[in-house]
Amino acid sequence: MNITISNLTKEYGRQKAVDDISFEVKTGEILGFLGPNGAGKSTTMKIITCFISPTSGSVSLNGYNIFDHSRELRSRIGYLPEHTSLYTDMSIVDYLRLSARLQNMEEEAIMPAVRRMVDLCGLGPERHKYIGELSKGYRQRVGLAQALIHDPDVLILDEPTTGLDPNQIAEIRSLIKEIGKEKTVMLSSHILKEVEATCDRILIINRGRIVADGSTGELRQRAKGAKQLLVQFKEDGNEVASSLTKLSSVSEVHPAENGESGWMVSTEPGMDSREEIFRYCVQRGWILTQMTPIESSLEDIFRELTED
Ligand SMILES: Nc1ncnc2c1ncn2[C@@H]1O[C@H](COP(=O)(O)OP(=O)(O)OP(=O)(O)O)[C@@H](O)[C@H]1O
Repeated sequence: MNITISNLTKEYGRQKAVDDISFEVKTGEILGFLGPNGAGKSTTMKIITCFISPTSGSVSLNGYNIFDHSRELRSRIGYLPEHTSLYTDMSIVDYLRLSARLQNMEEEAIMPAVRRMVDLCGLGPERHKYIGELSKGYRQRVGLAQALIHDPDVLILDEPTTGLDPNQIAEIRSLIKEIGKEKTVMLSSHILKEVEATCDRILIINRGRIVADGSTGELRQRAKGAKQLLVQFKEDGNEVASSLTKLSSVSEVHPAENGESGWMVSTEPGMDSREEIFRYCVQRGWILTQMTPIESSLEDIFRELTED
């Protein structure tokens, strides 16, 4: 199912938590929703899952407005909220059974679905424990299991790996990737590496507005606007480096940081300066000892787009 968000705005009093955002998520796509604290991620996800209504704008699934068809469409959505309120005095199995009933599943389909979820989310050894007795990571798995139990087409996961240890994160990541092949998945996270490893596409939101939308590669390209090269010469000299700024494909040259020797050369947007630098050095008899493309990390991009 495709999710289409059009001009969505949510105001809390005078504050715009979500400010006129529009985007689409297609079937089979895993969209990572990134943003600093208070950016509007959870608010957007609560609107998509019909938990709160927007001030203006619309959300539709396969062209059907979710607020006009909320009864039918809610059963097609699985939602893991940021703060899952689980019944602590129920066992995992009883809680999942209840979740299935609340999704109006057929009675005979419930126990097979519960068993499937226990298996899929790795809950086997703990399945008869009360939820109140579970560790944080296992509670998160139960939250994921309740989001998936009715086999929804759309999965909205608000920080699904919070509280999980590195092994569990890897397991949940591969589970989401597997699920994402057939479903439409949107997940929020603060862990940039996590999003990079799990998602096909990344949307960055800041102060309620979308500031970036694309694949990790596209975001890297867009944020810097240009590639950077770490360049070293046999001759060390400011003169050699500064003369590179005369080249048409070079925009800036700075001394390298983080203990590296050499120079960081920024390329003009859309250009590749490697050949020009190489020929220029050959003409002058300068010896290049290194010329390495440097990619900006997702962290750099995130900071650049969301810092005040
Ligand atoms: N019920 C509410 N009443 C008033 N303001 C709210 C309410 N819910 C959220 N907000 C405000 O809306 C803004 C966006 O909050 P939201 O929870 O959507 O951000 P977020 O991106 O999910 O943040 P985080 O990463 O910290 O979970 C924040 O400034 C928050 O204080």
